[in-house]
Amino acid sequence: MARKEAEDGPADRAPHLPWMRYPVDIDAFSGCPVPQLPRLDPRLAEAVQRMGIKSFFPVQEAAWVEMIGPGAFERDVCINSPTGSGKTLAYALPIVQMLSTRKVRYLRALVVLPTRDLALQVKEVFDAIAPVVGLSVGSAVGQSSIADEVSSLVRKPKQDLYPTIDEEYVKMEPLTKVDILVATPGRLMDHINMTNGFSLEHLQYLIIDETDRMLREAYQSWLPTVIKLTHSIGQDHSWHDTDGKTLLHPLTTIRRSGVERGFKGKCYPRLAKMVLSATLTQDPSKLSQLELHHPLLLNSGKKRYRIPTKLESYKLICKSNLKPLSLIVLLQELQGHKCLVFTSSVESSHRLSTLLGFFEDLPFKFSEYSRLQRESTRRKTLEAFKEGEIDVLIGTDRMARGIHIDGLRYVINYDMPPYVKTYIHRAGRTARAGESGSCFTFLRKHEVKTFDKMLKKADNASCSLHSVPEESIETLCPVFSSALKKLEESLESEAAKKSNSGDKIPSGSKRKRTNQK
Ligand SMILES: Nc1ncnc2c1ncn2[C@@H]1O[C@H](COP(=O)(O)OP(=O)(O)OP(=O)(O)O)[C@@H](O)[C@H]1O
Repeated sequence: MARKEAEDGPADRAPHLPWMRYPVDIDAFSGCPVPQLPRLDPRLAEAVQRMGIKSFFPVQEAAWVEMIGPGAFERDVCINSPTGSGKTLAYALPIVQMLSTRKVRYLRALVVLPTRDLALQVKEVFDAIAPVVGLSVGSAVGQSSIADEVSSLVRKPKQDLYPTIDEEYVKMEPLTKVDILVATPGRLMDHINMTNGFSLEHLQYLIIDETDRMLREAYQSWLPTVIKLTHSIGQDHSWHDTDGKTLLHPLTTIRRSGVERGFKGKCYPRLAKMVLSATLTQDPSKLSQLELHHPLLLNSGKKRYRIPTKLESYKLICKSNLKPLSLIVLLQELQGHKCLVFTSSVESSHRLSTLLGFFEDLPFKFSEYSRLQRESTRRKTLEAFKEGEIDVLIGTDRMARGIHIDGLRYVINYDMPPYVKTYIHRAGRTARAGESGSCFTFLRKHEVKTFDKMLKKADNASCSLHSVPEESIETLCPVFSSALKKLEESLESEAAKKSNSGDKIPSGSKRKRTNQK
């Protein structure tokens, strides 16, 4: 329990950092119809409407006011707002509008996210709005080979083509092909370290989505590296004419002319930052890594965490040996809707999906989704789930962050989430964008108290008891014993194959796991 407190922090204690104690209340905004958002570029308004959006959500209006409205992005912005509340557009729209008047193409906005799936999802949002104002969006996520990625991000310097060209000109020549880059930390570092012409010198905006997760892992020190590369200490923005008179370099971007306080009178262009999460950390030591400039917190609700308004939470109490059967009965009950099942580990997901595979005639299609699978397998599985070809996806917390799947009605915690944050992100895959959804959590008797206490840390987290009919469980019992036997045999044979081949990927994950009912 002490560890849990360390991870989550006491829910109701006032934050240590004074600026976190006086947030802007996102709930004070009601959201507004697209045409009424002040100063929104008409081309962007049209693009947003083409996305099917009629009104902006409160978090989007609040962020707009701070970035484009009177706030003018003078302070770095931190957003703590529930899952599915529309945080992506809350940053994408102002960033695109702010860059829409740029004259020369430089990499000016960087969005960093923890996983490739999430980054590609965010890129889709930028792709829907940025081109209408002439901006180009790139991704550095490792979806394609590094060579393909490099050629999509930077041009070859003209000097490579015309060796006699003036060196001064070459230095000034912008090589980037993109204005906005959506990246995962690993690939970002690859480009920083190895890609000729890839530069963060002109970066004006840094967006860190899923911030608490991003700060938990160092990811090859990407954050200090980015901050260091964008500080202009020692960087000479000036040019000198033949008489030695100082001129401004004609192609230098003045990022933001704000002078950072406490910088001993030196003025350097400020990199404006925005950080977001549904469970934003309040830990000063973690937040200090961001070097935020007079940060302003935009927060939803009174408590530190909030569960989406239309999410219903249920708990199912059952003995561990009957858990697979209760799950099958529950899935039969929920049949006809997409459902995500979360387990505590990849091994547990693999075990569960293998076991379900030995039950014949299940009335739903299911599949495993695990980081141990090949990337291509995972992508196909997720696509099939999105398309409705698979009803149930079984996986781990890798699926819990940020992923949006249209029409996902149900989330099941097959294993109890260890922290309230984990619950929020798992459950938050449903009840998104104002839709309804339910989250079921399987508990053993002794876990109930801990679970109830954990949920109390979040706003709007009442949880009812749900039970599945015992007769339905009993009818499955005869198949269960033979399925368990087959499971043990299957796992043993996989382990034997693995030790023979020294293969780290379980052979089961290479097989097609989808039952073809
Ligand atoms: N103004 C809007 N009107 C209708 N739908 C919207 C609006 N803004 C965003 N959406 C939709 O809401 C869904 C959730 O948005 P988004 O993924 O940005 O949420 P989020 O707050 O980032 O969630 P998470 O914390 O889980 O990452 C998306 O499908 C998006 O298209």
